[in-house]
Amino acid sequence: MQTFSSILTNGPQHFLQAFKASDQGSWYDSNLFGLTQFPNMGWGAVALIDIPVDTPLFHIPSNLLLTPYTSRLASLLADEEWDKLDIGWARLILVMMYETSLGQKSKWYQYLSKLFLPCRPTWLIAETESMPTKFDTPMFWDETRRAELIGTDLEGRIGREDADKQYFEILLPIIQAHPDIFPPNSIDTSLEAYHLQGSRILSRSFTIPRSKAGGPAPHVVESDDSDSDSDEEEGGVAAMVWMADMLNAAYELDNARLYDTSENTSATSTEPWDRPGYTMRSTKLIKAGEQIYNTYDSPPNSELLRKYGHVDQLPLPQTILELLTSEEVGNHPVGNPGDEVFLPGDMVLDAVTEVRGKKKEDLTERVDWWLEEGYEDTFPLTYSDPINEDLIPFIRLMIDDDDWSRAQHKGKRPHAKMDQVVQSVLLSALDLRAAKYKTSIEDDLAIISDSPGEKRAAVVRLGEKRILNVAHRVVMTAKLETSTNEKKRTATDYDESRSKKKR
Ligand SMILES: C[S@@+](CC[C@H](N)C(=O)[O-])C[C@H]1O[C@@H](n2cnc3c(N)ncnc32)[C@H](O)[C@@H]1O
Repeated sequence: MQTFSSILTNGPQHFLQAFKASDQGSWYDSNLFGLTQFPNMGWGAVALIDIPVDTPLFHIPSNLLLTPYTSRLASLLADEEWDKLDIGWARLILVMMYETSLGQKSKWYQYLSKLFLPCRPTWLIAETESMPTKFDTPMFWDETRRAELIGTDLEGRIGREDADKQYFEILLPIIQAHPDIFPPNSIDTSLEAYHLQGSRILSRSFTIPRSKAGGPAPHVVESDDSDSDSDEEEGGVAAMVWMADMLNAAYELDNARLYDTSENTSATSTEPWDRPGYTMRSTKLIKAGEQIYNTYDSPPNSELLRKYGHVDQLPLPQTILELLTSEEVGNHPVGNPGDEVFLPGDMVLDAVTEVRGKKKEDLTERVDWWLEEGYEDTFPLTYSDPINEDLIPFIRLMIDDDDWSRAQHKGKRPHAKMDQVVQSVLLSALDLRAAKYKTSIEDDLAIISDSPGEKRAAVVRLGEKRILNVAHRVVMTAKLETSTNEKKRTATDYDESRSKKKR
């Protein structure tokens, strides 16, 4: 175990000093926390003393945020070029390439590349970066490794080809048109650099309102409603936030959060953490020696792997373990309690075809109605909600002509009533989803416990399959209601038999 003094001497002092010395209003309390390496997590922040709840830890002024609007780049390009870049993260990626290529002339030099290490007799350049220069996310995996993701929600979502296309079709023509801004053939504007900056954004950026990122003020939409003056519409934009991106995260372990200080600032406060910008504050008592965690919004392991390159493997709570069989738990009672698996609407339609014999193309109108009403046609299943609340109404809409007619005429979606047909469709859809994997739960558990190398894909697969199995059991044991059609059929039968008798 590291001692606090070793954290202070071995930690990235150059990074903390550069942050403090940036002389633009950044601030941190060096008595409260230090940066240190955590096993399999890289750098992270650790409390040096007990930190009470709601304590300011560090502050980043607005002008130090690295966003498409705080860099000079926009003013150097033609308006049409800047407009063309308004897609995904293209602007921020190009800004990060540009600021990197500026070297020491950039305000973010120390943040983006090599850092100055104060060291007698002179300043030396430390060979440590504050930013990762290598990623091991699926975006960088070869075909063999990507094959491990077959069946998971990640399959087909890596987007390497689309990303390459964006580089060649949008960024590169602009880069090549400005040799004065972007030195030709520079590594800083290469395809590799594009992926590196994109991955840094994916794993480290914060989404903040455009106007807080130095962008235009919100677009004000005049409302017809005389009681309300106006409605404000403002999109979010990705921003790189110095120091805040040194914090790790794990499912529901967050004990600090980043707060916008641009508006709530007390006019009388002269405290450095109250100036306009963003301040990280503790949200719980953090004991000395504990890691300071931010939140990444508790995504499932598939998303963690895609964006950050890691998976959460935490002890599963008893409430979840009780849902699993001993075969599913194996000797691995850990995972991500926030795990999730998607059941695509298309697969539900295949199940409807299988159970009811309805042709998929005959259901197009119903699916269109569903989407136009604003419902999703992909259904996330979780431990706490193994049968997504929209799933049964969607199935009923597909299988029941009365429900479809009511939806068309009254604009109401069907109730979430599970009868035998819905149950069969659900079970069939879950089976179709589970059949996508190439490995069994047993295989995944064996890989996780035996293989010293790559396990993350197996952890993702295992988490998804566990939820599919839980959902299967919930559907199997659900209390079935008699469908309206069945009730009607019974009444009609009775009526018919009465009328027959009368005859
Ligand atoms: C916002 S950065 C945090 C700082 C980072 N550890 C570093 O060394 O620069 C996010 C990255 O930290 C790592 N990370 C964060 N939380 C983690 C966790 N619970 N387990 C493993 N790695 C984690 C992942 O590599 C992720 O891409």
